Amino acid sequence: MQNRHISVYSSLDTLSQAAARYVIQVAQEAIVSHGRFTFALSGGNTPKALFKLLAAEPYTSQIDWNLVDIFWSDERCVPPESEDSSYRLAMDTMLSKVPIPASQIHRMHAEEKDRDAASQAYTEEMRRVFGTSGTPAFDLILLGMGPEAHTASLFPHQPSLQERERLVMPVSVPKPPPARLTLTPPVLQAPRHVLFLVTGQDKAEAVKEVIEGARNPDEYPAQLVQPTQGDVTWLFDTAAASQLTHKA
Ligand SMILES: O=C1O[C@H](COP(=O)(O)O)[C@@H](O)[C@H](O)[C@H]1O
Repeated sequence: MQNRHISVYSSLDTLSQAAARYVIQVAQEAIVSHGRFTFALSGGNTPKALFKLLAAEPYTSQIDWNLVDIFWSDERCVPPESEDSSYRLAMDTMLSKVPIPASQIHRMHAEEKDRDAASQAYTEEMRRVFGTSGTPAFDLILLGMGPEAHTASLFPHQPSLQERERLVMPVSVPKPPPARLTLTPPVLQAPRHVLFLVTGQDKAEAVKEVIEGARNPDEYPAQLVQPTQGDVTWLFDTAAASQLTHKA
């Protein structure tokens, strides 16, 4: 695949530094080209180190945070103060420490009882910010991947993998907490850039299948992320990349 880049790092620290440099490069290019940087964050633990770096020097002052809009690729259906909240993780490690206007932090209100309405509200919020009635094209979507190749909250064999109309939808997944909202395949196929951060031996087999195996997104949902106009950058640590035949 021509628009795919792979790099392998010896530690989470070096991987996160490379990720920080990449985010800054994409942010600066987006701001020069169209005056804003639209950035969808992942949940999970892997991006924590990246978030901390982006909130500190020498990285933080290289981004004009006044021109950044933050969204999420998925969210757990818990209150925003919960330890399981992806919003809270990003707030605690990065967003509360950088000069971004609060109105440009667009969290999923996944704690609402009516999850269809919360999904629709997030769709409308994305469309409002992007000024489109169609599918928003993020400058950058940050994603992780689980040991069974799920990404965002798109898990193997779930109906969400076939979704082509909705941009955000509620799902029930086999990983706690099970109730989530997630961006759907059309949004994950539309960005200018995708950055995957994947670490750990437990993901090595899934990495091998997603990168070098036959196309089977029903089994390996991360394979769905192939932007029609954009590129995908995968940053692995040595353990996650250990089963790859070609490491770049
Ligand atoms: O459930 C989730 O897991 C993935 C991977 O998380 P990690 O802790 O292994 O980095 C994450 O990307 C996704 O947003 C999250 O909801």
